[in-house]
Amino acid sequence: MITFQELGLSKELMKAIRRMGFEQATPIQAETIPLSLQNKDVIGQAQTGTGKTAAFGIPLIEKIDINSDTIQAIVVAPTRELAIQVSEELYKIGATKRVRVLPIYGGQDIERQIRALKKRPHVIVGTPGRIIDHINRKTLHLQHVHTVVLDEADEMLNMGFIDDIEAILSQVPAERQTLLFSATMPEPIRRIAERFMNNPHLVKVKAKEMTVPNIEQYYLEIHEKKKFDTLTRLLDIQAPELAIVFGRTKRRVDELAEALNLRGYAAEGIHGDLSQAKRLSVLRKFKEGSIEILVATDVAARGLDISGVTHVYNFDIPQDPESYVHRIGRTGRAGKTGVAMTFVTPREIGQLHNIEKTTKRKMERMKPPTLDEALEGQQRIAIEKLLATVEKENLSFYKRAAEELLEEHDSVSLIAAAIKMMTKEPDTTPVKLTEEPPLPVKREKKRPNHKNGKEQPRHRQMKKRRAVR
Ligand SMILES: Nc1ncnc2c1ncn2[C@@H]1O[C@H](COP(=O)(O)OP(=O)(O)OP(=O)(O)O)[C@@H](O)[C@H]1O
Ligand SMILES: [Mg+2]
Repeated sequence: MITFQELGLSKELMKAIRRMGFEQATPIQAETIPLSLQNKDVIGQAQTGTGKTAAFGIPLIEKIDINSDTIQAIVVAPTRELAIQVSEELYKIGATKRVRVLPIYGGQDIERQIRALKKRPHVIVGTPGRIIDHINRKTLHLQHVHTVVLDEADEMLNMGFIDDIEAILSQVPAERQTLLFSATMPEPIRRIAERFMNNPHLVKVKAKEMTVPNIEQYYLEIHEKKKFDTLTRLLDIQAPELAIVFGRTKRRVDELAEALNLRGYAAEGIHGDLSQAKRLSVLRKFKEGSIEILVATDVAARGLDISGVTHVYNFDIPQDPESYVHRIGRTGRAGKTGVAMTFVTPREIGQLHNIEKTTKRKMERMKPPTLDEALEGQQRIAIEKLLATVEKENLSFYKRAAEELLEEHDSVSLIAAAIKMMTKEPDTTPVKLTEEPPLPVKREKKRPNHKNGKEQPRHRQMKKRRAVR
């Protein structure tokens, strides 16, 4: 274990890092921060939730010259939510140093961004499309940039952003430092990436498995029509604090969110067809806990760091192993534990094995729970609440009523009634979900339309491999 002190960081950064509650550097941070500080190009691959943001963020902020009013670093991320999150983390790292960090992303008023750009930020964090938009409008000048970071680089290249990335890089001086980070870095992508890097150091944190060990991984083999009842039973039994349910398409996400609400769960959906304001408000409500289930397409699979996500449910099996790794990585972050459940229909078993082969980790098989097990689960939750109330609440106001009741009724019946009233009995309200055929697994499939809620690449001759969602 290495402390940040040993990495030779400035006092200002040490103060900010301490304030963020970080004590020791994570392995990817310990390995890449020294290289980055020496201006080396780095491809950093480490498991989800292991602090890759600070791994590039700390040296990036350290190298900012606060006395210069130029944009010195730019971070590119595949989704708007991720761009916002990364800019918030960089802002925190640079807070004592007073580094100005600005997020720019699609769906936000461009005039407002132009005004913000005039306030001379030092660091820009953005999505590819919007960055190019500003370059074309001449509202963003990158000739003083010395550091470029591609967060979730493999995803941006998969999505066909290669030309956009090259267009952005062509605006940055050639003697820049380029950093690439992701939990997954498939070989072909790495080769493409090396094209715009200078002798990159490949830092791959040694781990037997691609996923973190603190995520328990299960799969359930079930028929399509049984999926929804199984999901609600699992929710009743497992009682997640916050859960993300991933669905295959946008329609699926909308229908699942509605169906969950019908059965009494606080759920909302997030996908690329929603307005940016709606996307942000759903995410905010989820972080605050006013909704407990976020139903999402893969738009929420990459990079998002939401504390309190204890469970991830793959209602539909992810289309490829990388997507699986990122989806389940929304839980079990920063050393916390998490649970991931993947639903597999009999014809998708091959895909499951393919995922296991890539991640080098077997998922444990779980039987779909019965209605009785769901009821038991809910009853257990009611009892836990009851006991917590006995321990924590002041009950003096209620004790008289309790004593009076006990004069007339036996205590067992009274407590049983109280538990029954508090137990959310499994709801079997019928719901309707449109059948969504499995997506093609083939990698180099062309897609006519790119509707997964991420940015739209400008050039369309790319190797897309995800279907419409
Ligand atoms: N050194 C540290 N000590 C404690 N917590 C840390 C440290 N570094 C990062 N964290 C916290 O760990 C969490 C995960 O970090 P981060 O989002 O950077 O992970 P990541 O590796 O980028 O994951 P993903 O692959 O999903 O994008 C964040 O909440 C972050 O604040
Ligand atoms: Mg990340």
